[in-house]
Amino acid sequence: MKATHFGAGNIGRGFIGEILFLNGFTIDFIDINDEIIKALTEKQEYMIKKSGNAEERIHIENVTGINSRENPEAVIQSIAGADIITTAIGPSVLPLIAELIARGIQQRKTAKNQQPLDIVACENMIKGSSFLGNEVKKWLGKSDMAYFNKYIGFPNAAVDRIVPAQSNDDPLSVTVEPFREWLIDQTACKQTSIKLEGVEYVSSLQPYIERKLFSVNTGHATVAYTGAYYGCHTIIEAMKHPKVLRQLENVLKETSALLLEKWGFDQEAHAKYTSKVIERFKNPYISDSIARVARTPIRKIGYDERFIKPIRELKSYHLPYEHLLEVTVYLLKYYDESDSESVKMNQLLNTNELSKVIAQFTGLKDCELVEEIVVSYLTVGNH
Ligand SMILES: NC(=O)c1ccc[n+]([C@@H]2O[C@H](COP(=O)([O-])OP(=O)(O)OC[C@H]3O[C@@H](n4cnc5c(N)ncnc54)[C@H](O)[C@@H]3O)[C@@H](O)[C@H]2O)c1
Ligand SMILES: O=P(O)(O)OC[C@@H](O)[C@@H](O)[C@H](O)[C@H](O)CO
Repeated sequence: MKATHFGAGNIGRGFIGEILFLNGFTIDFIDINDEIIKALTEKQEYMIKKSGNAEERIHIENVTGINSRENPEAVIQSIAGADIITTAIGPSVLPLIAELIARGIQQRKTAKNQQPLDIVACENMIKGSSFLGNEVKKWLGKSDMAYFNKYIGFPNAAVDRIVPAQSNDDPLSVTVEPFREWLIDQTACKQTSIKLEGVEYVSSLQPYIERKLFSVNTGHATVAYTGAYYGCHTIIEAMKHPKVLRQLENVLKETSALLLEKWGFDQEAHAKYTSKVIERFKNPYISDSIARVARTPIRKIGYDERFIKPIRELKSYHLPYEHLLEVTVYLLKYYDESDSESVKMNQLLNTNELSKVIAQFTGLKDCELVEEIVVSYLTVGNH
């Protein structure tokens, strides 16, 4: 069995690679980072270190790398022979790999390959695989569509494991937290004979992806932006700051109220879920930077993302969202000169009418809500 995986970065090597390897797949990692690709091609193996109260090492083998910029034909061949395709490259990069995937699908069609193929986007994004599917379609012709619709699935997924930026001497080895959760929408799978051990197949993904995004990721981003506001540089440092911890607890109370109201999660089970999230952020054995968790703030303030979606839904349920609103302002005040989105956000905020820029970033048509953010922005001081 062979997997083609796009994105040999932190979660790609540190989680998706683990599950695919443990299920007996050989893996072609596709990336544009030459150092990683060269190392994968030469070594064909790497180490995952799970760091928690106990330490566990997993030796991953049967892997190789392909640089998609230098060798697109090899990527197309890999897709043509793959039993599963996965991605972990970041939502904004998905459109950039769509053409290669489309060409791989056309190759399968030309070869009369009748094996169904699922393409699973493992990104922090609602309906990431569906989005990728629509991008791939743009590169296909009318004559490809019958084959595409019959054999190619884009099941949505939610993946959860904290994998910080790595600073090991070996560019391939990766330190991860022990916790892992990977859910796939089984109703959209075309290849029903593949059931990955370590993956939970669910018949309705939306409640779970929202639970993950609005607990783990809203919470994580809360720690990062509030922590940055109070001068912290790492997640651990921020978690030790009483104001950051209180902010996290308050934000999780708000998103929990939404998740319970909207999806009917069991209150007790959900409280356990959020306590576990807080405990994971306190893991002293992994070192995560605020810069990584706060990265790409324009994406994170988007309409369907971790702050604006819960805020607008809480508003529609007449439930409180003041702490989410406050963190949204910390996000807007966040600045990292090495993050191009942060630089752009800062530039636009300083040179344009505030309400227009906020409406543009958030996609909000609700002028009242935009105004609330503006007022809060002007009220919260620069720290
Ligand atoms: N790290 C985590 O804790 C974590 C957990 C769950 C989900 N995610 C999600 O997984 C995705 C990847 O996150 P990450 O932390 O692994 O990021 P990362 O930066 O470590 O990895 C992304 C990889 O994609 C590669 N890439 C960029 N453009 C490419 C292209 N055009 N073609 C092929 N490869 C390309 C990069 O070189 C990099 O190796 C994001 O959507 C993130 O939200 C991350
Ligand atoms: O990957 P992002 O930029 O969407 O979010 C940063 C972190 O919150 C995220 O990577 C978490 O570590 C991960 O989602 C945990 O499962």
